[in-house]
Amino acid sequence: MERLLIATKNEGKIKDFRQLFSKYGIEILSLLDLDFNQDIEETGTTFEENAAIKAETIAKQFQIPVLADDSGLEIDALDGRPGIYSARYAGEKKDDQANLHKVLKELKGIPNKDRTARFVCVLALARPNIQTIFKKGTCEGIIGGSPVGENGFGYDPIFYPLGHSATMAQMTHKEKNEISHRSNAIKQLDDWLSLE
Ligand SMILES: O=c1[nH]c(=O)c2ncn([C@@H]3O[C@H](COP(=O)(O)OP(=O)(O)OP(=O)(O)O)[C@@H](O)[C@H]3O)c2[nH]1
Ligand SMILES: [Mg+2]
Repeated sequence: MERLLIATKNEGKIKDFRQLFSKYGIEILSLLDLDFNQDIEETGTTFEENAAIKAETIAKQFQIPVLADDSGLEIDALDGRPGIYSARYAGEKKDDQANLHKVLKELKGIPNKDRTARFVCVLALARPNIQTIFKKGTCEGIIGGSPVGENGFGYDPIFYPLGHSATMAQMTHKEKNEISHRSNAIKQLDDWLSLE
């Protein structure tokens, strides 16, 4: 396989996928490269359902294999929120800054030991006339008290991966991609990728 279409418009994810698939020699295309202006509504109640909706809608339309990523941040002290609502936690506008400040406000006064969280990434691989498969990757960490670092996207500036004293936004792209939820999910696609 030389090219793979990812059913996303999120530039942060696209950048992650480009780097993560380069070692397989696979070029990544996204919805930003296609003439696809429709908004796919994420009406599911789980990462799996939403990933399937995105992958299957696009695979059906273009009749090629499509990978979709539904991901988010689960914070234990917030009973798993923002979870599947991570992209739109502070409103439908999808504002990364507003989202992370909402989280920081909700965690105000909560001590470090109770600020445990994890990034979750569920990948759905949809192919025409073949049942969709799912792979899940996680990355455990702690939510900091204020944003630190300029790299990455989303909640990266407030997420300290377990055992690290830097946020994901302070890491280089390569460092993030060695430990991230997204890379852990892709590693499980290894079999399929090497067969193709
Ligand atoms: O700091 C982060 N580093 C990451 O590595 C990461 N991965 C996911 N997230 C958060 O979870 C939402 C996904 O929601 P999501 O899967 O619905 O994607 P999205 O709506 O942004 O794009 P699409 O793929 O649906 O088009 C994103 O917007 C982010 O807020 C991350 N935050
Ligand atoms: Mg989305």
